[in-house]
Amino acid sequence: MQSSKIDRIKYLVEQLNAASESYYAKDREIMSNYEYDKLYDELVELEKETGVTLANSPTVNVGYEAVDELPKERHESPMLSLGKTKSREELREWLQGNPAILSWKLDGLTIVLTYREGKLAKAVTRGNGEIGEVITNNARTFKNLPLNISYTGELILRGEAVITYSDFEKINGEIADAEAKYKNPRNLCSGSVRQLNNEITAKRNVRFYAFTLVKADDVDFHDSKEAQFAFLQEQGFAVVEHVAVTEENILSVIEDFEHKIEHYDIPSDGLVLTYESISYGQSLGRTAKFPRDSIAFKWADELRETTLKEIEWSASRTGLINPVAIFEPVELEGTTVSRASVHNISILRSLRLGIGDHITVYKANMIIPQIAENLTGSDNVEIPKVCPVCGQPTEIRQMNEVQTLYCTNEKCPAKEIKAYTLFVSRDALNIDGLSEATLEKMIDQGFIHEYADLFRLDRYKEVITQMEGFGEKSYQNMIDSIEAARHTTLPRLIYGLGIAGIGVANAKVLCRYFDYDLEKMQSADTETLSAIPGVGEVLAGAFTEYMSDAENLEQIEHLKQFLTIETPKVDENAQTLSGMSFVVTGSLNHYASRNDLKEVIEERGGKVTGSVTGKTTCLINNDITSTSSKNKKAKELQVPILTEEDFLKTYNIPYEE
Ligand SMILES: NC(=O)c1ccc[n+]([C@@H]2O[C@H](COP(=O)([O-])OP(=O)(O)OC[C@H]3O[C@@H](n4cnc5c(N)ncnc54)[C@H](O)[C@@H]3O)[C@@H](O)[C@H]2O)c1
Ligand SMILES: [Zn+2]
Repeated sequence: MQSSKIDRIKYLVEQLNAASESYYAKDREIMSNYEYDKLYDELVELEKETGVTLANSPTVNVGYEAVDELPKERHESPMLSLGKTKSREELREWLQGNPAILSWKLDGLTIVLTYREGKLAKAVTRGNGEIGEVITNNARTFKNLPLNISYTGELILRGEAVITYSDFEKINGEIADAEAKYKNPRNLCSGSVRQLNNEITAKRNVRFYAFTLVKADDVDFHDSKEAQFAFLQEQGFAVVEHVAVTEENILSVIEDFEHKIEHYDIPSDGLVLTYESISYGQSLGRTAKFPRDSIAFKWADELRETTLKEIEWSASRTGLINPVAIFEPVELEGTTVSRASVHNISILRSLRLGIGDHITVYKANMIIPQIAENLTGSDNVEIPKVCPVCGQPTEIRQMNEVQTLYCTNEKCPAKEIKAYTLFVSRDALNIDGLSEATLEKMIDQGFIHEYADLFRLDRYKEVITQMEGFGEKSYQNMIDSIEAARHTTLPRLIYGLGIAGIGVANAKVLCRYFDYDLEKMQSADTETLSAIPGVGEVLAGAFTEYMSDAENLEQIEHLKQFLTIETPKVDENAQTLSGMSFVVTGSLNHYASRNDLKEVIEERGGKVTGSVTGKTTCLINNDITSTSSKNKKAKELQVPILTEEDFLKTYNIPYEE
């Protein structure tokens, strides 16, 4: 009995370590977090029962050893993982009457920063907890990191590098090579931070949120974690959003976080509770893997059992064909869900999916529907030998441990449809009323062979108005929208062409560099292009290749007959707020943090200060009836108090409703 348990232990250690290597070192996943945690818990139980813990067991090791070419460095003090619970009650009991701080557990890549003489001296990843990778130059490109601070002693702090969900959508959409696409913001962030070339990091909008101050020897924090946060903020760091809690209010604060997570743009995978008293926390010491001053809370996944109806194979512009599970609809965290991405062939196989199987589903981090377990495991899903869109042969490609399915047809219409979808999308030509499904129908009918055909759709008025889902009115709306799109800008056009790697940001950079002169741009050589800051060789290569293809050039020529390309008159970052001074307080809806809004104001020449004075232009606070000291002061001095939205409207700052 004991020996079979030891065999199981060995097996689990091997499986979990292989998963961790993919997860941490290769930014890819070969099993779901749910499955990982389940196997992990089984291992913990077996180790307890048998009294055997292998040296390489994940229960006593953190992360995974760095494997790539970045330089390594040993941490001064080991970086640990965190003990975890899913029970709110346990979290409350853990306080033992002590005050504490509850914050988001951010889901990115943990980094330690060292500042000396007021300058960023070093940035190192967590790595395996003892040895991390040195990524100082990459950290310098983080969007919100202060490179100079006023404190001149040695400051060491830890925090999480993250990419917001909205940036993730944008950036991942711009990665042309399907194999290089990322599954979630955590993977993208890890891949972006651990680059050899910081030009790439710079484009990924990585942000840093501090959560622990390790060292600032000559500052007296009065034994308070909260005071450390305040100090870090004064130095210009964004700190993780946190709330002071006691036994009395912790359950309701958890609920507040629970409501907020639905719309929170910063990825998180739970909460972290830390004692407010620094000395008390330290007095508790640590286990091999966990410090005792903090504990992590994972959202208990609301699991639902349902039946797998089919696997839909979803083809994309890049040739990738991904499995999507379609199941009997179930109610999860307040919404009805009926589909979940299975991500790739490896995960499909490890779940042993079969049509009619009983599966359990949940929302990972309360957001993304996922399959937790397959209770039947009939393993009868066939991997299509041909592309669902074009019928040409598919092929399974293997990268690291992950297998993915591709359409081999260069001219696959899936690629074509997606190309048009990009062309009409909001940041490109911005044509409403042309959904992917509509485009597909029109391509099927032979109305669209090239981009310019979109502007000639009125030739088919008769047929289109007869099409299912189309009436006179929706036809007219579409035509109006097409007409409006003829007035456009060069960055929109360049982005809309879908050149590998040229996203919204790069398109703008290129256009600005060439003074919005399309011809100049088209005749630029790779050398000139790659010398443009932020462009680099790969993009330069893709661009010149695209522009040297006769068919592409012809498409652009035809398009030009329909377009009026305007040169942007106003600089997007015109200094419209110069000379103005703002105070921001309370929580925000359109920005992840007050610091983000501060950046936007500063980009436009405005100032953000900490207190309301007679010079303050306005106080921005979503709770305008609040009786906080800032609100009182503003009323006293007759400084207007605006909600975030009123502020954005008043000062013409674009935002999404
Ligand atoms: N899918 C897979 O194959 C796979 C493989 C390995 C690990 N995992 C996942 O990773 C988890 C273990 O991960 P881990 O050990 O990297 O981290 P963890 O989940 O133990 O989290 C602890 C870390 O979170 C960071 N953190 C973020 N916000 C923080 C805050 N506000 N305060 C303090 N610390 C904060 C710190 O670096 C801390 O060390 C597993 O439970 C599993 O879900 C998945
Ligand atoms: Zn195909």
